[in-house]
Amino acid sequence: MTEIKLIIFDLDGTLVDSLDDLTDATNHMLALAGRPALTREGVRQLVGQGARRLVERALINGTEDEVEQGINAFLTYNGAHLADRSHPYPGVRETLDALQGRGLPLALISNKNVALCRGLLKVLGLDGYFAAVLGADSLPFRKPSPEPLFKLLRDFSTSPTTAIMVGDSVNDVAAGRGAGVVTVGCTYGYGDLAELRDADYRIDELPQLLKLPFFN
Ligand SMILES: O=C(O)COP(=O)(O)O
Ligand SMILES: [Mg+2]
Repeated sequence: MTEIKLIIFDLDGTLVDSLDDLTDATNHMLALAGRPALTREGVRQLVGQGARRLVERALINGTEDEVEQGINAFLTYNGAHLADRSHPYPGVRETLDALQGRGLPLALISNKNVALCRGLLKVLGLDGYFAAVLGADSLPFRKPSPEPLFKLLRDFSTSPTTAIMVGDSVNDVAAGRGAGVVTVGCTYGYGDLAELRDADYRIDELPQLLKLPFFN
């Protein structure tokens, strides 16, 4: 079994259950636009491709102006309420500690803006774990593009076969497969189970990562 040298995590739906705060930010934005609120489940289906895509999809048939104002409202609100109701999933800290204890570099690639990623990691006390953090606005490309992964593979001088991408959505699996890394799908996140069918492995809670063959 190959030795793993770099572990790349997604953020929302993988390390942090942020859906309640994303729902609040979405409904704040919708209220300002004079639109009806969405349920948590409704917002779940919009998460995964970054704030712009979420706002565009929430503002059905919205004009360009409405979408631009909506993105500002969403990002401002979310920035001020990053973790009012968000928390790491069970076993996240313990799993990150265990991986770090083995001397493995941990990195993060999210489709959330990088300032929001850093802010969320900091308020939850998870910022110390990651040697690199890439957000939606860090590069011209975002997941499902493999480019953010290629950048980290270059930065960490790691070959694809010795890296893993851990995420909850089809974008994570597609980006990971596109880069040729091992993919792990988190079934407890926001993606539908079918979205994770192409992942090499699926886990129902993060600590199961440590039980996968390449860590044993
Ligand atoms: O905020 C989003 O839409 C997605 O964020 P993620 O890539 O960390 O899951
Ligand atoms: Mg995610």
